[in-house]
Amino acid sequence: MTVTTRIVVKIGSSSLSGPEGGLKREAVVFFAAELAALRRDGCEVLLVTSGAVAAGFRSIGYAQRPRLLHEKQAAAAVGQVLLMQAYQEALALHGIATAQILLTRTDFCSRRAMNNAVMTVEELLRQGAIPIFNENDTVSVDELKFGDNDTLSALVANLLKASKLLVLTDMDGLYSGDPRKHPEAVRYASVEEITPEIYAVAGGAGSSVGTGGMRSKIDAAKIATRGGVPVFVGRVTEPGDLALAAAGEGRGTYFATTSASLPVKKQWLGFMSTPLGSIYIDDGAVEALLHGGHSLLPVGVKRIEGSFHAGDVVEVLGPDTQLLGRGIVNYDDAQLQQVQGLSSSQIVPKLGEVHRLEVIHRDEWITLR
Ligand SMILES: Nc1ncnc2c1ncn2[C@@H]1O[C@H](COP(=O)(O)OP(=O)(O)O)[C@@H](O)[C@H]1O
Ligand SMILES: N[C@@H](CCC(=O)OP(=O)(O)O)C(=O)O
Repeated sequence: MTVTTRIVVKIGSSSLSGPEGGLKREAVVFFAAELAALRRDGCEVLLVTSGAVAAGFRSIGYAQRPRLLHEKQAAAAVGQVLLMQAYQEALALHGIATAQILLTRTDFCSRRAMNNAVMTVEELLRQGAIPIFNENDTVSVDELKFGDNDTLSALVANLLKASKLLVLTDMDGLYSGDPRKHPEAVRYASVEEITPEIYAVAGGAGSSVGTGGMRSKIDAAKIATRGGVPVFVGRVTEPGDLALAAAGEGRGTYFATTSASLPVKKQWLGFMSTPLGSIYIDDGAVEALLHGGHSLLPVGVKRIEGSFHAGDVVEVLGPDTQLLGRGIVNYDDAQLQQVQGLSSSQIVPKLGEVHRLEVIHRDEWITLR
């Protein structure tokens, strides 16, 4: 049995538009040809494309890329049509059908909705179409936005069990500093592990049309590599460059997968779910949870924020308010208020029979630090 290579390609606004806005149609034609070449090589191809706001803002009458949310949403509503029209025309030249999938962060909260989306995408791939994803900008509200599409591309790659994620941008990889500000910076050919030092070198967006910069690409690389998908971040400008990038010979930085890839349930918990509350814990609980492989017990809980029920996702923070991870909580917030700081033998006398003593069981926990 031959195993098909499934590749998710992400194209940033900076590769499709300039500071003056509008769509560089020749860029879309070029990328469509590159995607078609990958397909001819026998790969399944999925595309995550940005560029709706950049493509649309001038047509709707803004002189520059808007900053207010409703203006960006209006620009995206116009630009998304232009973007998809350009891809559809360019891919049709290669006999490839184009499918549009617009997602918001809230769509990822429901595992059922996601399973449905996955089945639809699998069917599109079986039928030979290229699914093209973007954030559904016109309905995303500020606090639930991906903003940039780097994270979205990592989630798509994990959900669809891609073989690789290729994140294309205007820079040929991650440098030891933003090359626009530090010309002496040197490029990393590969990154084995995404450490705080790697985050420290990654800066924000480089152009007026890009969002998130290298930092959000590192976030994406972390999500994808933990899910078992290796990542390339780099530049594709010449015919054949995309195939080279897929083959490990591209102009960019390669991020290796971590040794054990996370089960789907933990990927969902860590990167797709929306936490409804925050639990602050003491040093002893941090040690038990992060290093001892134990569950979180009420005795280690110092403070609770938010309104949640048993079964909801919450985030857990240490004494220095640093995010430690996320888990599925076994208590309602009001119950937890009553038992925080109590030892296990004090719980039943206080609350009566409880389903589970742990606040978060270690099987329903993911470390994000
Ligand atoms: N350490 C770094 N190495 C390379 N590029 C960096 C770094 N830090 C910040 N950047 C910036 O990230 C930009 C790419 O991200 P972004 O502007 O969001 O593009 P896109 O629209 O392709 O997602 C580059 O143009 C670059 O200026
Ligand atoms: N969904 C938005 C993405 C915004 C954006 O700039 O993203 P990116 O270029 O990937 O950093 C759009 O299509 O305009």
